[in-house]
Amino acid sequence: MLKIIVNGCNGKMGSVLTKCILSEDDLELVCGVSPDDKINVKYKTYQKMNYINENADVIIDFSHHSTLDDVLSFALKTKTPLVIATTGYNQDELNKIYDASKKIPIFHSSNMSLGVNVLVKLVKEAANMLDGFDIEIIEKHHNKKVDAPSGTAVMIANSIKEILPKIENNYGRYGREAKRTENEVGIHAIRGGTIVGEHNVIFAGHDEVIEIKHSAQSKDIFAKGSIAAAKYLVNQIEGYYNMNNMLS
Ligand SMILES: NC(=O)C1=CN([C@@H]2O[C@H](COP(=O)(O)OP(=O)(O)OC[C@H]3O[C@@H](n4cnc5c(N)ncnc54)[C@H](O)[C@@H]3O)[C@@H](O)[C@H]2O)C=CC1
Ligand SMILES: O=C(O)C1=N[C@H](C(=O)O)C[C@H](O)C1
Repeated sequence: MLKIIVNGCNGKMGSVLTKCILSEDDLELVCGVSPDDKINVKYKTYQKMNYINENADVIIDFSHHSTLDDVLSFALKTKTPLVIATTGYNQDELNKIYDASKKIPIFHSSNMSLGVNVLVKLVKEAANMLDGFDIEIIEKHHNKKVDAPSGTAVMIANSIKEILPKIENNYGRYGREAKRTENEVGIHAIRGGTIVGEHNVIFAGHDEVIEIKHSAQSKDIFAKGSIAAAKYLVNQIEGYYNMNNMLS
């Protein structure tokens, strides 16, 4: 039985994830954490991580970047492995995650779907082969998403930089009066309706265009991916893990 704490339990992803955990016989939902109250849930809830009395095998976090200190302090104090799916962290917060991973196992991915992680591999291969092509990333999400660009778009841009180190991110180009340079990747965020999540990477060359695209069709794929990450993580020693580690 894998005992799980969910941070962000009342959010859109938290609701899908807690339902998923409650429906599996080999998983136990120890408690959920969220600053807002929710009635009629079938599990114990707390408003802050540090109020939790129970022990768990792993924490899964789909919340907001501002809860990081609370989550890390609880995970470090109780030596509990932590799966971080939340996006929107600044560099200072990313450094804190990396530092904490020297003491406990941390799995961190801005996208828990299998498909996006295959897309990242394909994009790296295309960036390597398509010399001189202009690369642009377009991400589309629902109108409730609070961070932009998406964590996945940033992850894709970072993976392109591994292949093309001179590349710089250019967010939106609003107000710019200069033509595109060859060393930039444009990143564009669309928000509307109930779009679950789309990432489209465009390679535009002379007289030809290649597009590599992923469309999430439900939030279940992210919830199930985070549970797979949790199962993987509880068997690891302290360290920083991502989808590549799990899939290889
Ligand atoms: N890695 C992945 O595969 C995925 C990551 N995400 C990320 O997970 C996070 C949560 O997504 P959703 O459930 O759609 O968001 P949501 O807004 O519906 O839920 C956020 C949850 O965090 C809690 N929270 C705590 N402190 C907060 C604060 N200061 N401001 C706002 N909320 C606060 C809310 O109470 C709520 O329970 C986002 O960062 C999102 O980008 C979402 C889907 C997939
Ligand atoms: O907020 C969301 O919904 C999503 N967020 C993640 C991101 O920022 O990349 C992953 C997914 O696309 C859904």
